[in-house]
Amino acid sequence: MSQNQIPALADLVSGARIVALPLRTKFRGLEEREVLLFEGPNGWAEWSPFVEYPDEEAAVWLAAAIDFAHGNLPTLYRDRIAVNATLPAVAPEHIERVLSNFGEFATVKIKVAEAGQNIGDDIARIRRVLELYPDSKIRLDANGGFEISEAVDLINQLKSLGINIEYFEQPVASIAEMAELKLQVNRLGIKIAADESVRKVSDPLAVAQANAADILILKAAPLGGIVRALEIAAEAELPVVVSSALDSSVGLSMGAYLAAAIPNLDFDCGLATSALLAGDVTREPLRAENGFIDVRRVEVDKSKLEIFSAQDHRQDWWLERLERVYKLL
Ligand SMILES: O=C(O)CCC(=O)C1=CC=C[C@@H](O)[C@@H]1C(=O)O
Ligand SMILES: [Mg+2]
Repeated sequence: MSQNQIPALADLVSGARIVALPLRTKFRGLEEREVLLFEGPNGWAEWSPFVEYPDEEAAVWLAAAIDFAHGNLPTLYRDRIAVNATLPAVAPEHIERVLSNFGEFATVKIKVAEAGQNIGDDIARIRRVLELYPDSKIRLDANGGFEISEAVDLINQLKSLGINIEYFEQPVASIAEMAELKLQVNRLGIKIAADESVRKVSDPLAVAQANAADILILKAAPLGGIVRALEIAAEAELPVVVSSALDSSVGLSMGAYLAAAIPNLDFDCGLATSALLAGDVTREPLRAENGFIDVRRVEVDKSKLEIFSAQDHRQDWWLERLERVYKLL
């Protein structure tokens, strides 16, 4: 993005709308998702680095949002994106209710390795999903929460139950552990996908160069925007899955554009997460229908902004964060 495409800070601040969207089910320990929205010549964009993220990381998310609102848009190869349902680490009795919000789907991503739970809890969750949706493809996401031995244990237990998984996302934390685990489990037919090893490291290509992943998870905001994410996909020469950052429909629209701009998209994308929200910022949310979301911009609705408007002290917090982070661009 050229400097003249970056809006003035005063314009960003005066146009910023900050909302706290309630979640239907706790996800990542959150019950509410705070996001800041602003409008540019291309339409609405979302800046929503998680509140604990340091300013340097939040600046990458801001560059992505500004690019989506003000920058050049990529060539698109498709107008709808196949998406997976995303299941938080809930107890088996809640699964039916949570997944019912996703409509039809072919793939479920199941969160595992939640703090305070054990592999037995993960297995019970996975088995319940397959009991309810026997034909669905299953993928797992541990957010780096396992030791290598625990990930191998879970994989072996699933094997002995005859349960196949499409891939295992970020089972372990470091790139070295990912590489070691991948060596051990590829021969069992298990694929490893990298998420945090792409978006939370200084070099998003390091995991691919270390041959530590079969698939890359790409999230537009943490990678600095659609253009950068497309470069990473092209340079890594690995299949990619575009995923959300638990955004409002505005943030999801950036993910949908990124997914639409990837020449070869072989897996369902993690962009159905508006189903995890109990409220959104538009009258026409990007909700999955029959397993797909549309590729389109989202119009923000004034009355929704009012209903979900963040409390005054949270508005101040976000605007101060914006002023600090803008200076890092
Ligand atoms: O990939 C998906 O199915 C949905 C997105 C998703 O899982 C995530 C969104 C936001 C924060 C992350 O903890 C989480 C992830 O780890 O992929
Ligand atoms: Mg993940």
